[in-house]
Amino acid sequence: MADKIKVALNGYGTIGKRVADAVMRQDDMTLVGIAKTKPDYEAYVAAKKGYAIYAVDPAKAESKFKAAGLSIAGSNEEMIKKADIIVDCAPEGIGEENKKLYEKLNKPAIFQGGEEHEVAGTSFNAAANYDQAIGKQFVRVVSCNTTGLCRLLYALDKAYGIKKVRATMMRRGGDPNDIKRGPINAIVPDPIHLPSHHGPDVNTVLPHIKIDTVAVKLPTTLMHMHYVNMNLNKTPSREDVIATLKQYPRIWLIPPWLNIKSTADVIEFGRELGRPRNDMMENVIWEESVSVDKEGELNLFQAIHQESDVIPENIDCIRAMTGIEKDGAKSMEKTNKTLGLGSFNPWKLSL
Ligand SMILES: NC(=O)C1=CN([C@@H]2O[C@H](COP(=O)(O)OP(=O)(O)OC[C@H]3O[C@@H](n4cnc5c(N)ncnc54)[C@H](OP(=O)(O)O)[C@@H]3O)[C@@H](O)[C@H]2O)C=CC1
Ligand SMILES: O=C(OP(=O)(O)O)[C@H](O)COP(=O)(O)O
Repeated sequence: MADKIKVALNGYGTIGKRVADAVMRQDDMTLVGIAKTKPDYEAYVAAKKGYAIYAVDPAKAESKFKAAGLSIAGSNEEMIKKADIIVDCAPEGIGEENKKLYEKLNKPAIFQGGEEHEVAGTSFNAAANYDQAIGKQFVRVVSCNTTGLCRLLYALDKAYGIKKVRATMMRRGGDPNDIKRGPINAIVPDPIHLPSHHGPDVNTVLPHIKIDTVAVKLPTTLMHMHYVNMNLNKTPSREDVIATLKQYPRIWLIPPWLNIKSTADVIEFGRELGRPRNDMMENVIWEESVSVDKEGELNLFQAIHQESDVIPENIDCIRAMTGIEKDGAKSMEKTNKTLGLGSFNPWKLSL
């Protein structure tokens, strides 16, 4: 096998720590290290896992890491120099700042969905446009909700052609550890001015899809929920649609007998399956919710685990940008296998 791709994680929070663990599971990648601004429990776990820790601003951070008993391997600039590719998982907007460093050091980098499309110039979803990332210096993996939409819309458009999509994103207020976020006791139209960013973001990956999106924020931390309505060019039966979606390992169709009634049950199912951090990286569609009328109008509910659905997409994006795998289907197959993702068959899931 060719040399392993050296990956650096600039930012090691909700997304960064999951990408780092996923990189460690790939036989064609190695982890150079992770970068943070400060020591905390996430840095402690990184150190326990044997990940090299680099400091974002060593002049400020070095003494803090030292006082915590955590040794740092150098600055994040030194980490970046050692890497073949950087996955930027810094907070929203900071990726754009960090781009200057990647340009200065002439390194390729992946940005996350908190950055604007223009920061990278190419936006990515593995099933939908793997080829467009091949050889690029900068690519953005679209946001968690947009990833969930792209997976679904790509599959249905390919099978039946989509005339028009209307989707409502019921967004979690914050991640489980995010104590400063809300709402606590409200439903917030976010944004009030339509559309939400998700429709235009879908179009950065699937430009020909006609789509309107709205979003509200809710007092929950576990998952997002989508209500998706669309008009198809063909009029498949609901059984056809279910069979089509079941071909995609990153889309799960949950049968009624599992008695999964809410996002809370989905996450509890992840715990029962022994998923690391109870991550549910697949779109979770309620089979019962799938309906198609005689005019080809389709409706369904899907739940999206915001903390983890973009992780396999980041791994595929690394392969595409570095060109170590030019066949998107092969990359996805490898990523799915290493991360334990597969078409939903409850009797084949490992515990
Ligand atoms: N959370 C989610 O649900 C999702 C987030 N995204 C996107 O992923 C990106 C990261 O979000 P998330 O993981 O939630 O963010 P977090 O706040 O959880 O983590 C951010 C990480 O970046 C580090 N950091 C802070 N400043 C810098 C810097 N200047 N350079 C490098 N690293 C820095 C932080 O270190 P320290 O803690 O030491 O300060 C922390 O490790 C955003 O673009 C977000 O929009 C996409 C999909 C879902
Ligand atoms: O990518 C996400 O959501 P999004 O697809 O609604 O932008 C993540 O859940 C981060 O959202 P946040 O901007 O509420 O932290």
